[in-house]
Amino acid sequence: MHVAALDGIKLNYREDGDPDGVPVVFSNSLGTDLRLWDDILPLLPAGFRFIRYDKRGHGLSQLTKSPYGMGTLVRDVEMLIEHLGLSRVIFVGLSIGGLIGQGLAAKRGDLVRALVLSNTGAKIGTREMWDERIAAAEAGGLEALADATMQRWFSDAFRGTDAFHAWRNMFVRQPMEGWTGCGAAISGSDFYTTTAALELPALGIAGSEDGSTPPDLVRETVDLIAGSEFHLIRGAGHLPCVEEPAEFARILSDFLTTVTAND
Ligand SMILES: O=C(O)CC1=CCC(=O)O1
Repeated sequence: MHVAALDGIKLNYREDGDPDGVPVVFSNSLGTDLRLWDDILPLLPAGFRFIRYDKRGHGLSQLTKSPYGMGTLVRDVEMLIEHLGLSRVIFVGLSIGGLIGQGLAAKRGDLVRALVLSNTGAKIGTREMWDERIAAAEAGGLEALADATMQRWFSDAFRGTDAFHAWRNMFVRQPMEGWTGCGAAISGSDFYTTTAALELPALGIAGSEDGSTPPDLVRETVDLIAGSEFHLIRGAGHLPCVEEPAEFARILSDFLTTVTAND
């Protein structure tokens, strides 16, 4: 575990893999921390440096006052990448992490050599939908949103497992203001135009049971990028790296190997 003291924010991050390898940066979804990637990292190939971080207001990173703008979340990871002296990272973003990846690739094409968009969209939901969820969280805390959120996050089968309870705990223990801050950032984001202008290798991953960012949204988003690939993981919800880590890791490993084949 490390803390990067950046301009206006202290971000918690963690490194795994080969310190001299090709950098791969992971960005988590709303209401999760960097443990999101625990099950897939041991399954990924050698020769890569894996960096994962907690967004502001999430995990062990600093909590700042809500609301946040998407530009702030993009700037945070841009500063982290620069702080680590990296360039041309492979960026893997899930849900809001995928929005952050699209924003970073549009702003700093020099920092992103390839993009993995898991369970995300060029735009996620509507402003009204996020305003309602933020109001419900402010009135009743994240517990008020937990059951509906878990329905969107996980398949019926996974919600019957013991592991499910740990993920529900992660969500309800998330600082409310970090969640509402990032929810506001999502509500104001629409990357259709800028993502359609990206020229880089891209991979989309969707879950057939995803109630937050359904497969059609993920496919439509990666289809904006010429030459992109799309994979559907059957039986998984919004977090296929949790529900189907072996399949997720296989798809991601193939992409990492292809992208770096000519290095
Ligand atoms: O709460 C949800 O539905 C899941 C979600 C939407 C954006 C994100 O990052 O997670």
